[in-house]
Amino acid sequence: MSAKVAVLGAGVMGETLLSGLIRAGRRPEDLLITERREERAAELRERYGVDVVSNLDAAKQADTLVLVVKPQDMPDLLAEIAPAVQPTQTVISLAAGITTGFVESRLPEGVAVVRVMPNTPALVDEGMAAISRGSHCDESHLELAESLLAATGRVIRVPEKQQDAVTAISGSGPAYIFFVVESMIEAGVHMGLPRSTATDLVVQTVVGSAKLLRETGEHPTVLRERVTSPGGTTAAAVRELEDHKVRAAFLSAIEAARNRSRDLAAE
Ligand SMILES: NC(=O)C1=CN([C@@H]2O[C@H](COP(=O)(O)OP(=O)(O)OC[C@H]3O[C@@H](n4cnc5c(N)ncnc54)[C@H](OP(=O)(O)O)[C@@H]3O)[C@@H](O)[C@H]2O)C=CC1
Ligand SMILES: O=C(O)[C@@H]1CCC=N1
Repeated sequence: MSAKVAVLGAGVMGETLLSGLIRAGRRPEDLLITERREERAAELRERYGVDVVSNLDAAKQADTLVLVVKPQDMPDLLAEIAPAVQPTQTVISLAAGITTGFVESRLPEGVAVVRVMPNTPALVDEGMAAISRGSHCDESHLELAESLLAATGRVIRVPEKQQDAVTAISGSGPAYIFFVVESMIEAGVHMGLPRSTATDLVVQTVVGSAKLLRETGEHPTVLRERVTSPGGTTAAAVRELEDHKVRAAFLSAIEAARNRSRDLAAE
């Protein structure tokens, strides 16, 4: 029998991971989920054919517990499952800002805890996840976390002290890209393009630019310079971006996300 994985908290990220595991061929009978709203539980049961159980039952039955509740809900969740958790189980936390030490201190001594920062492009198997070991982890626990996250995209290992910055870059990162996309579409509409035309133009431009970055491995500055004809349209636009301090705004925004991640465990 395959090892059982329980996803505790099936909101946006929990469902993203669950759907990815199923797409990657994991059998619904090897998965469990927990969800406190009955209506949502029924929806997930129907959509994925996976058993929805209580947190305590998930902790009793699964070999791997993946914690995907909000950071603010983590203390209550850990208090609920602690009586059932055994050192033979692996606990994987996806919560922003929650350290492995925070989780370890609320569970029985010796439990292996892995901290993961995923992102929502995992829904289309283009996720970026960074994983860090807790103090009771060995190679097998990291490999287990990697195998779960690799179902939905790329996985890298980082020292835990980098996780708040990772959260600010790749965890929250899709939101910054969508913000840019929204702004570009609005600009197109402002200039008289039909919204659907503006959307097609922007989405394909973002996908194409991302592929160009990934497939050429060129520095973004080089790629930007190739678009920027002397005295042309791009130069005029980039000058406006610099005048409006967009680069500085990104730095401040991403530092704010990093600082927020640091603060979350204290709430
Ligand atoms: N969204 C994202 O892009 C990313 C999120 N994360 C992390 O993932 C975690 C979840 O975020 P996200 O999915 O966005 O948030 P959601 O609010 O969508 O999901 C959290 C889910 O957990 C449920 N829940 C809360 N407490 C319990 C409990 N005690 N037992 C069972 N279920 C519970 C909530 O139910 P209810 O609706 O009833 O409150 C909700 O369905 C966070 O820690 C976040 O930091 C990490 C990377 C990216
Ligand atoms: O906004 C958040 O707190 C979560 C963590 C990273 C992305 N979403």
